[in-house]
Amino acid sequence: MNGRKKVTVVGAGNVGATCAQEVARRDYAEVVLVDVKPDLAAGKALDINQAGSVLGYEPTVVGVDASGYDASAGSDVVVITAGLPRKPGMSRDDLVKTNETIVAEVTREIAKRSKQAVLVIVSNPLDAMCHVARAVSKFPRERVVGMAGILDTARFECFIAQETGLSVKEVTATVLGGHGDQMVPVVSATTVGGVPLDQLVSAAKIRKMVERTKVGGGEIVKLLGTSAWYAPGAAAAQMVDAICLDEKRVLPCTAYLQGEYGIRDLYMGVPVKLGAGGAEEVVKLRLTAAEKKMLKLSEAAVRDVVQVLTHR
Ligand SMILES: NC(=O)C1=CN([C@@H]2O[C@H](COP(=O)(O)OP(=O)(O)OC[C@H]3O[C@@H](n4cnc5c(N)ncnc54)[C@H](O)[C@@H]3O)[C@@H](O)[C@H]2O)C=CC1
Ligand SMILES: O=C([O-])CC(=O)C(=O)O
Repeated sequence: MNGRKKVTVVGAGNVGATCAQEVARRDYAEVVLVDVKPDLAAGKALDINQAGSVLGYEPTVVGVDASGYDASAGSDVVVITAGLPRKPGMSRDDLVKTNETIVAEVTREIAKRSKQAVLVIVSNPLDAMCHVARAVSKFPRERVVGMAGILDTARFECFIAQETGLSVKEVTATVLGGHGDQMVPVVSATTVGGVPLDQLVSAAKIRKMVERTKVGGGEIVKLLGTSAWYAPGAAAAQMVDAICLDEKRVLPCTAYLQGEYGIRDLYMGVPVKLGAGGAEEVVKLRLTAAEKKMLKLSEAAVRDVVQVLTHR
C-alpha cells in the first residue's frame, strides 16, 4: 500500500483518457485505465505518465486490456466511459442497446473485483446506463451515480459568463433532470456574484441560453462528428475528487430517486451531496411550477428509454 486512492477508468477513448489524465494530475491516486482495444490503454497510460514529468505528477497510471481487469481490484472509484459515442444525426438514446451490452459486461468485471467501489457512470444514454450498472452490480443506490449534471451546468455557466462578460467563477447555476434534450436548467437558482440571473439578462436572452444548453452535446457532435470530451472528462474527475477526498460537495449528479422530487425508481439528475459514500444524500431544491413541469417531461423521456432495457 502506498497510501494513494485507487481509481479505475474503463474506456480509454476520448472521455476516459481525459478523465484519467485529470485524475493523474491531482496526484492523490493510482489510476488504472482499461479498454477492450488491445494496447490502447497501455499506450495512453504511458503518454499520460510521461506528461507528468512536465506537469509535475507521479507516473502512476497503468493501462490494461480486457484480460487485465485484475489490475482494477480494490478500486475506491470506477468511472465507466466504455461504449459508443453518437455521430451527427443520432440521439443519445439511439445508443441504448449497444451500450447496454457493453456497460453490463464492464460492470460485471468491475463489481466482482471492487465490491466497495463507487461507480461513476458516463456512457450514454446516461440515465439508462446508470440503471444497467446498478442492476448488474447490485450495489446500493448511493454507490452507483451518473455524470451529466456537472457537464450540463458547465455549459450553461459558460454561456452565462460569455453573455454577461463576468467571470465564470462568479456564476452559480444548476441543471437537473435527464441527460437529454428535456433537461432542466434551473434559472430560479442561477446567480452571478449572488445576483439572480434574471436581474442581469433579459428573459429572451435567458431563453436562448437555456435552449442552447439543452442541445449543448448535439452542438459539439455536429462540429466534431463525435461527442465532447474535455468538459466531460473534467466533470467526471470532479466527481472522483468529491468521492476520494470525501468533500461532501453539492453537485448535480444522476442519482436513483425513491420519492425525492416526486420521482420513484428512476435515475435522474438532482443536486447530490457527494462524498466517500457516493451519493450520500439527495438535496432538495425549491423549483418553480414551470420547472416542476419541465422535470415531469424529462422524467417521462427517461422512463421511455429505461423501459427498453433488459437490465433495469
Ligand atoms: N454522460 C455524459 O455527459 C457524456 C457521456 N459520453 C458518453 O461516453 C461514452 C464514451 O465516449 P468517448 O470517450 O467519446 O468514446 P470513444 O469511442 O472515444 O471511447 C470509448 C471507448 O470505449 C471502449 N470500449 C468499448 N467497449 C468496451 C468494453 N466492452 N470494455 C472496455 N472498453 C470498451 C472503446 O474501445 C473506446 O476506446 C459514449 O457513450 C458517450 O456518449 C460522452 C460525453 C459526455
Ligand atoms: O452529446 C453526446 O452525445 C455526449 C454527451 O452526452 C454530451 O456531450 O453531453
